[in-house]
Order: sequence, then structure tokens, then C-alpha cells
Amino acid sequence: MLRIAVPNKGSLSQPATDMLAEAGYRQRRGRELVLPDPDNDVEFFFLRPRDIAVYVGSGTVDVGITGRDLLLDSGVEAVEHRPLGFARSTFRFAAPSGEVSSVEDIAGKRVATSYDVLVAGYLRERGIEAHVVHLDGAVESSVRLGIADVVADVVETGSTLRSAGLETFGEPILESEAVLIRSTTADTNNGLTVLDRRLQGVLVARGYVLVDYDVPADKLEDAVRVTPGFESPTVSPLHNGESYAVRSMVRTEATNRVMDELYEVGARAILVTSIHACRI
Ligand SMILES: Nc1ncnc2c1ncn2[C@@H]1O[C@H](COP(=O)(O)OP(=O)(O)OP(=O)(O)O)[C@@H](O)[C@H]1O
Ligand SMILES: O=P(O)(O)OC[C@H]1O[C@H](OP(=O)(O)OP(=O)(O)O)[C@H](O)[C@@H]1O
Ligand SMILES: [Mg+2]
Repeated sequence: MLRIAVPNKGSLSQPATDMLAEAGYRQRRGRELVLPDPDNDVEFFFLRPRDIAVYVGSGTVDVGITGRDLLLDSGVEAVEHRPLGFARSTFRFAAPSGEVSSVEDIAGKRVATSYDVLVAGYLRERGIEAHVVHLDGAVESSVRLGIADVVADVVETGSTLRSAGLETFGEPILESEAVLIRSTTADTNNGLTVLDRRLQGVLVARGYVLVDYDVPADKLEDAVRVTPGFESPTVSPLHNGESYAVRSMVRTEATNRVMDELYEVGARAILVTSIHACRI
């Protein structure tokens, strides 16, 4: 039975649970710590997001959902198996507007963060000596409150930084998102292949739509160039003998651009349908 660690709190918790439900797994009803799902031959363990890499790294849990930033900060040698497309953020340095412009300027300063291993490693690799101050959260307040000169934290919209009067500087330390991780010793036959294929199915169902349209025979090649699909579009002759019906997968965000282009090349009856579930 595959043992799966799922975040019980924070930004990762609800989207991870939603994704697993979409993939057909049993959902927890209350605050259960452990949830068996015998129909799918898996068992869920609801754990603190920060601890998930530790459990997976030790091999006591086979796989887990966590953030790439949390995995790297744990220092644990677990494997990032698949990015999951939610909880996207960057991890960046920031300081009061105009005060620090490059990473080298951090030398000798105090850097507040919840991700000390990640930050200390990043600075060490660049030969920059600074004092890392560990905080559990609300890191952006540390400069105003006088315990740090610089912060290193998760940035999504940047509004928390702005409201604290801070500005990012330097290159992003990391691009992060939720990831499925596995232990280096995980047995890939132990249900992981099925879990992974199901999660991939959710990602594709979320990221693509099905587009159907009719197109005259002499415009078919132009239309198919607009909708090349995953492998190749399905083309069926219409009964009138002059046109074709085409079906293809299109990236969700490109839907309207693709419909406009199809219309321009002469396609009509263009229909878009969302994908409920799939296996690629
Ligand atoms: N605003 C955000 N947008 C996207 N991802 C975020 C955001 N805040 C935190 N994360 C991600 O969530 C993970 C951290 O989860 P964790 O539960 O420790 O912190 P949290 O979501 O800030 O919750 P809390 O601080 O309320 O406990 C990291 O992978 C981080 O990149
Ligand atoms: O760029 P933004 O969209 O503003 O999002 C980033 C903020 O969100 C998270 O904070 P959270 O609310 O989880 O509080 P915390 O700092 O106490 O973890 C993160 O730690 C940043 O502070
Ligand atoms: Mg937080």
C-alpha cells in the first residue's frame, strides 16, 4: 500500500487535497491524521508541510506533496518526482527601497528568513558572509522591527513586501511550486506509477481543452497547423464530402487566440469543451 504525505495546513493544504480528490482518491471529512483509502490501495498521512520531506527522505512514507522551497530547505535527499502546478512563487531577497541593490551587498548584514538552510547555502556558494536570523513567519516585519537588514522570503504577488516598504533585489533565489516528492529508495511499482499517472491526468485536464471544428478540405492543412494537438489531431470526413471535422487538444490559456486564428483560416462551428479527466 502506497503511503502518501499530504500537507495538513498552510497554502499547500487545500490545493493538494483538491488535486487528490480530482484524481479519484478518498477525501478526509474532518481532521483525521491518517486516512486509509483501501479502494485505491493507498494511505494518507496529514503532516506539517515542512516535515513532509523529512518523512519521505527517511523512507517511512513513500511519497508526499510539498513545496520545492521546503524540500530544498530540509536538506533531505528526496527526489522531486513531478511539479504539480499550484502554489507557484519565487523565493527572493528584499530590503527597504533603494538600500541594497545586489546580492554581494548582503555581506556583513543580518538576513531574516524561515528558510535558513536554503539561504545559508545560497550565500555560501557565492562566498558571501552574512548573519542568518531564523523566524517562523511574518518575515517582512523583521526589518521595520530592527532585527534584520534584509529578508529572504516567498513572494507571490509582492503585496506583503510592498506593504512592509521592502523591494526585491538580485536574481530570484528559486522558482518554487508544489511538487510530488519520493524517497530515493521508493519502489516505483508500489502504486506510485498509478498515483503519478492520475496526477498527470489532472494537470492535463486542467491545462487543456478539447477544440472541435469543421473546415473545408482546402483549408484543412492551415487549420491543423493552428491546432497540432498532443500527437496529431483527429480528422474525420463530413457527410457532405467537402469538409472535415477536426478534434484537437489546445492549451487552456490559448483557447481564444486559437479560435480567432481558426476562424480566420475558414473553420466554422468551433466548439470548446473542458476535459473532466484523462490519461495521456
Ligand atoms: N502566498 C503564497 N503563494 C504561493 N505559495 C506560497 C505562498 N505562501 C507560501 N507558499 C508556499 O507554501 C509552502 C509553505 O507552506 P507553509 O504551510 O509552511 O507556509 P504557509 O503557506 O505560509 O502557511 P502558514 O505560514 O500560514 O503556516 C512553500 O512551498 C511556499 O512556497
Ligand atoms: O507576495 P504575496 O502575494 O504577498 O505572498 C507572499 C507572502 O505569503 C506568505 O505569507 P503568509 O501569509 O503565509 O504568512 P507567513 O509569512 O507568516 O508565513 C509568504 O511567507 C509571504 O509573506
Ligand atoms: Mg507562510
